[in-house]
Amino acid sequence: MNDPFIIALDFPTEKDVRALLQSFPRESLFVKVGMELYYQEGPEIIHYLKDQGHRIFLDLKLHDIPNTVKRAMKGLARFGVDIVNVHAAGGTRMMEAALEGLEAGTPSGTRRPYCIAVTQLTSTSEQMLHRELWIDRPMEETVLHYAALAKQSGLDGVVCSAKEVPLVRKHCGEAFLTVTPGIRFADDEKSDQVRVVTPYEAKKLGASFIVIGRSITHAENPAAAYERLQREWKGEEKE
Ligand SMILES: O=c1ccn([C@@H]2O[C@H](COP(=O)(O)O)[C@@H](O)[C@H]2O)c(=O)[nH]1
Repeated sequence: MNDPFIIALDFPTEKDVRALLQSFPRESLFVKVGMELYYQEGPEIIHYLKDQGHRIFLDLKLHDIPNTVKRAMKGLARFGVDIVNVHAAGGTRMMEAALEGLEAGTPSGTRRPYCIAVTQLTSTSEQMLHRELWIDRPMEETVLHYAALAKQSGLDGVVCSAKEVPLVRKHCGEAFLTVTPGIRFADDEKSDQVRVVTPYEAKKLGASFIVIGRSITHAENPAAAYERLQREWKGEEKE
């Protein structure tokens, strides 16, 4: 998995997805299917994207009792996607169950999807962490604690802000994946994101993958925005 860019296909219909992908006619992309698209289009959208040769992060963020997560993951494993995820807040028993389900459901002769855990959503601020969620530790410490739980459970990596990547890599190792949403070009609106980083900063901080949605999908020219992303990542353009 060399390509570090994951495009969030946050659309309601396959028709919208087709319209966006027309901007990238010759490219095999790494795309993310989240709740909006999956809940409306179902497994068909996964089959469609796979048939088109795209790699897929199925971002459903499972968070339930261990038995339910295990059985759900067993089903999802059959889709042959590249990455699935859970909320680390579900705890180690739930994360271990997720892996058991994936291993049981992965067809023989194929590789099981990577399983990663959301530490703290990139829309969560330090203030919200303390005042709303009643977590009294600093954000970085909290993210690291959840990452350590994910690693201890045998997961392959985490979702976090690129800001926390150096700490996670230091404690969980270089091979532990860091998948980082909250990516914005310097001149973009943050919108609902809080712990935001530019593509160039994310590269410098060592993110394994960056997840980028609206900065590409809502751009006037998505292909041009994607080229800008590639240039910034290479350091040819810093803002
Ligand atoms: O902590 C998280 C976990 C997941 N996401 C998802 O990533 C994309 C980001 O989209 P943008 O338009 O670039 O903000 C979106 O699908 C989220 O559900 C996240 O942002 N933060």
